Amino acid sequence: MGVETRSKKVMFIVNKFAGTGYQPAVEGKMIEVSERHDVECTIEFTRSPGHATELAQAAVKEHFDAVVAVGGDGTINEVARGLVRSSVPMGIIPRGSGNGLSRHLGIPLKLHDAINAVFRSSPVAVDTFTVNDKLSLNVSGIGFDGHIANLFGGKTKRGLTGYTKLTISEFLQFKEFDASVLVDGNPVDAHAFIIAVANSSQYGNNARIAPAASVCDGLLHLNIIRKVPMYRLDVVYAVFAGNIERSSFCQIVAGQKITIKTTKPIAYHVDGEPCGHHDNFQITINPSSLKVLVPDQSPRKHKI
Ligand SMILES: Nc1ncnc2c1ncn2[C@@H]1O[C@H](COP(=O)(O)OP(=O)(O)OP(=O)(O)O)[C@@H](O)[C@H]1O
Repeated sequence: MGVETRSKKVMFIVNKFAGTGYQPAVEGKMIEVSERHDVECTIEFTRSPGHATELAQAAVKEHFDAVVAVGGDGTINEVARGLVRSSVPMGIIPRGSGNGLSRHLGIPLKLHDAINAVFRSSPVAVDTFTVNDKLSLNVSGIGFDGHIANLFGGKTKRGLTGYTKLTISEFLQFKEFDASVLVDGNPVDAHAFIIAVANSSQYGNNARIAPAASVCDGLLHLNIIRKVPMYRLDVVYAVFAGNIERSSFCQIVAGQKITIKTTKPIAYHVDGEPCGHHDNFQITINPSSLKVLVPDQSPRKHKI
């Protein structure tokens, strides 16, 4: 199954600016592996933010059999915007700094393995969701994570070290905020530091904000997180250990339609991309709205 037997024409959409730097070897490997599988390969490089969506839309019109996003969660999001509700599946070659969705799906992080995996994969219909009409696939958030995304968006230094330094210096200053939350019509009062809306289980780098989340369950997992004192390293450990739901600092509620109103505009992000500030968030799941190529050998195949 997968591209190997059912697809003949594949477009690779490459964001050279994703992650910690572009490796020219990517191009040659994509051509080599495509040829080996007798697949016609088209490689497009994104020229600006948003361009990946245009390229993916063109690929749908031109009847490509699959479109492969080569980049981080931002690039994947842009490609998905062009493919959502179409029959064309999206493959992923993770080249970002966090690679949240790729890790959740069990897509190999090593370049060569990831390219090979595209050709040994099967399309799976996954859920997507919208935050005020912006498409999200992975995790979006309001509050401190949105604040960091807004700050980090303008920086050139990428990677975990960059995030960590900035996060620590801003952490002390950022204050909790009040929000009125409705989950499928049920009110939840929130005094929060972060309100994360998760489709997959993790932001990236195995930071699991909603360990039980599945991209195929037709549900969003809302995690309302209080400000954790700096000395509570056990809570940070719980995020990476995958058991944050046991912490008294967070409350996880699952639902399909979420409304969040805040008393003042709060920073937010969609799949890690900064979106400025807002005080009213309408969040809705779109079940099974995107086909994604999941490797047949994914270690997470039964947990996606
Ligand atoms: N040619 C380009 N010039 C500048 N920015 C671009 C270009 N092509 C794409 N982009 C932008 O690059 C941004 C970052 O991409 P992406 O999220 O894939 O990488 P990342 O942020 O390094 O990875 P991660 O999300 O895993 O941290 C996206 O917002 C995208 O719009």
